Amino acid sequence: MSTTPQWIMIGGEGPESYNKNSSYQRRLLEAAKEKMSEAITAKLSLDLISDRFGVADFGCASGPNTFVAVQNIIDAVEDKYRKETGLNPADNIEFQVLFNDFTTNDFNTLFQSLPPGRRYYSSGVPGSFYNRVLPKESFHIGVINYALNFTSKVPEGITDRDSPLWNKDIHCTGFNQAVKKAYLDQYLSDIKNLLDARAEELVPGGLMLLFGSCLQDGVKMSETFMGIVLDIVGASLNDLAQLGLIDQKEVDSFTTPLYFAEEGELRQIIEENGKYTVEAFEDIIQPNGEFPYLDPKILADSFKAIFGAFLSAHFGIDAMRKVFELVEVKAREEFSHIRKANLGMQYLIVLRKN
Ligand SMILES: C[S@@+](CC[C@H](N)C(=O)[O-])C[C@H]1O[C@@H](n2cnc3c(N)ncnc32)[C@H](O)[C@@H]1O
Ligand SMILES: [Mg+2]
Repeated sequence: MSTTPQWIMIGGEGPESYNKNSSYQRRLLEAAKEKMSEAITAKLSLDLISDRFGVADFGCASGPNTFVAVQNIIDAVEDKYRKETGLNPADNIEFQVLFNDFTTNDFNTLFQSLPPGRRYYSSGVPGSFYNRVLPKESFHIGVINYALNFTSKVPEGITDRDSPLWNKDIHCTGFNQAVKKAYLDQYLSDIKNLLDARAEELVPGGLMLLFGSCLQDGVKMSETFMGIVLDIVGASLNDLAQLGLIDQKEVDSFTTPLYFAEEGELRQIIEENGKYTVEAFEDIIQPNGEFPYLDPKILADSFKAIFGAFLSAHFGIDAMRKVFELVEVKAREEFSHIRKANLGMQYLIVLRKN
């Protein structure tokens, strides 16, 4: 049985890298900064801010967004401390930042590009965030930005042509109920593991800040711009198979471990977990829209930064690059459709460990 390869971003700082093509994910952190600071001020107990304060980013990639995420948190914690004690945080608090991602993530680029002048010590924490990766009660605030859409594996049967669950598409489009249920079940079990593991690792009263996108209730993935682009990636793989450049059988059995939950599903998973109090569940609406620079080339480049390493692992780097050349052409052809598509919901969820 083949296992699902780890889905990492394109490393380095070159033109194809995640580092250079992840402003979409960063914009959510910026747009939600104020709401996040308010939540920290209101929901983090002052008693927890003393001596050593731990911040952990799960699914940090190779930067630079992770630096924005952790700095925003540290700024909010320092502000709260300064206002409520009248003391200078630099005299009393030391920050430790734990950067988590898969072992195959480009941690070298991350550590080489740490911001100069930062007021924190850094450590790398390798391993899947669906398992325990840290000792008990080892940090005070955890953050996850745009990393909750990757399930730990493709559900059983999905890649098997003879199974009733065979998915001819490369992702969960939302149109096949049985396929959707298989993905949802996998997602439920993964997110439960994640919440359970973080509940052990967080200090009591500590916060988890979740940022990302989900679907509005009842909207299907392929009705959103991300889903449409994924459908275009699938069509481009089929074009390459038709040209004989890759094997059609491999395309037919290829599916991504990707699931975008509906808002209601996400709320239910968290509430049923019971280990946290939901302190905020915000729909972050950006003044210039979710994607102000929506353009076929930017779409192709940012999807390549996310999907490129995963596609290369299956089809090789040359085929991967050809796929994204085709994606840009097709995205241009279908641009009016993409523009009018549903944008999904960008969220900030604040959980406090009970
Ligand atoms: C789209 S990137 C987001 C990166 C970063 N948080 C940001 O805001 O730009 C998703 C990251 O999650 C990581 N990831 C996905 N599944 C993971 C898992 N099970 N454990 C640890 N990291 C994971 C990937 O390797 C990737 O670096
Ligand atoms: Mg498939």
